[in-house]
Amino acid sequence: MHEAAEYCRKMHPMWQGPLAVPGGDRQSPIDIVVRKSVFDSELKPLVPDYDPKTCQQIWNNGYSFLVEYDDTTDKSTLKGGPLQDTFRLCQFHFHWGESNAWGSEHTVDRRLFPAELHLVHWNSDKYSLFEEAVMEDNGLAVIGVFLKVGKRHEGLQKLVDALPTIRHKDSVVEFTRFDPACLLPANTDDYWTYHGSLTTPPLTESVSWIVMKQHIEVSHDQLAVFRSLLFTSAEEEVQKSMVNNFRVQQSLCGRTVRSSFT
Ligand SMILES: NS(=O)(=O)c1cccc(F)c1
Ligand SMILES: [Zn+2]
Repeated sequence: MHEAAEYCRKMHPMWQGPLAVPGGDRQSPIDIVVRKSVFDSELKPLVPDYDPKTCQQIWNNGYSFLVEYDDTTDKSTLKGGPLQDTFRLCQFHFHWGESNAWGSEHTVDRRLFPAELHLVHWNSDKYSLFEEAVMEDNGLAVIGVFLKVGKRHEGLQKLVDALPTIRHKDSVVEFTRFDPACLLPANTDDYWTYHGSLTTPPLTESVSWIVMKQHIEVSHDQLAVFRSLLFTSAEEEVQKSMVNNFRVQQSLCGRTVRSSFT
């Protein structure tokens, strides 16, 4: 495990929690060992179909910031890829480090990225609420996208501009007409996929992970605004910067990571 990640785990109370659900053998995140992934020609292209009008609010939940979507209808969905059913977008959020040297949850051949985007969807063919789906083994599908520091991401800026209004834990503001498709890389056909878990409590093993091979680029300054958020609420005396909000890599426990590309 990357020494920085180990350092963060030791130093950060939030992540000294359970390293895995007791008996959990499909925990996330993991290190994706490229040469051990297995090409599966049955894997289809992803079909994300998002309606920006379903975007509702952005809030600081004390772990990350979440952009939440109206998931009472199938207006914003994900199909295809490794999925047999239709999955409804409910929220997206990020994980990042205090420095650009680390911050992602998944790694590729041990390579850490400065941040990682998670687009969270639940199986609306089988369940009627996210809260139900989160407990079932094929309940959720999460797309992971790595962020690298480079050119400014124009689509991200609207979100970055909203962050100072939700600096503290539990603050929420209206946030509308944001198309999360703008955060996907140009190539969404190349991905790795495996069965895993949520990376924060309740850590339930209900996730089909779809990790994009191609990253997106954001500017140094855009990522710096992520780090201006706070874990703490306005009332707390000691304010803590929201950084290193990632879980360390978990053991694969014999799982196979499939790839949609050779
Ligand atoms: N970080 S994550 O595994 O995408 C996640 C954690 C908790 C809840 C959720 F909907 C998604
Ligand atoms: Zn996440």
